[in-house]
Amino acid sequence: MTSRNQDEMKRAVAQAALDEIRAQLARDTVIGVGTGSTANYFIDLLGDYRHHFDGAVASSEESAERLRRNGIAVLDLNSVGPLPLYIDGADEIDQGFAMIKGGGAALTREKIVAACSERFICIADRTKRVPRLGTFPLPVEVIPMARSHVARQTVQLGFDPVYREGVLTDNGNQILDLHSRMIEDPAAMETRLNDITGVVTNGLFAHRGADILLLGTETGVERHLRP
Ligand SMILES: O=C[C@H](O)[C@H](O)[C@H](O)COP(=O)(O)O
Repeated sequence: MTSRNQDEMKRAVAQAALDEIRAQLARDTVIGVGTGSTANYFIDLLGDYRHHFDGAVASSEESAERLRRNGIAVLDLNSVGPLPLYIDGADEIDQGFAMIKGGGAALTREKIVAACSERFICIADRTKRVPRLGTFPLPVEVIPMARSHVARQTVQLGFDPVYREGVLTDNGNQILDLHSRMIEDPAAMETRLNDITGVVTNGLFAHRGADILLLGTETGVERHLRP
């Protein structure tokens, strides 16, 4: 549940993202678009500019569907080159622009699209900015048969894993949410978790963090560049 204030901040950052990229929307341009309630505001605003650019690569089936409803062509990542821009939300973002993502279970496709993008613009309300990652449970996408094995391994790392029951990712996999541990070194933990056999990927975006943060506050949108 988000408050009315939080929704207003999400809409404001979505508008700020559109203002940020509008000059780059041109024929032959394809952009990457993320997933979640903040990304949804962005997609709906982007619809008015659908004739200005070629289309988008979506990080989830849900976003693909919403893009299409807004008249925006959805393209296969394999049929386009590197993307100039990726616009997406986050569950937490720290001072170095490392993030936790995957609250909506879209982390793997998000990480793939982000990896193919020159610039990652993170759109978030101020509640997402944290001094240290880890209050939000860290999502890990796992191959279903490996779920218990991965859970045991994460306990060794000090986490308290919880199976997100009833959720299947767009890739047909399951999600473990890792509770109860703050992340001191996001890049090291991202690698450590990905090294566990059966992990598809985890929701730490540290190796490829955001480049620009548009942060919604009660008094307006702040624009920050990665330090
Ligand atoms: O899997 C979902 C994504 O990582 C979202 O970008 C993230 O959960 C933030 O979503 P929201 O904008 O709804 O807070």
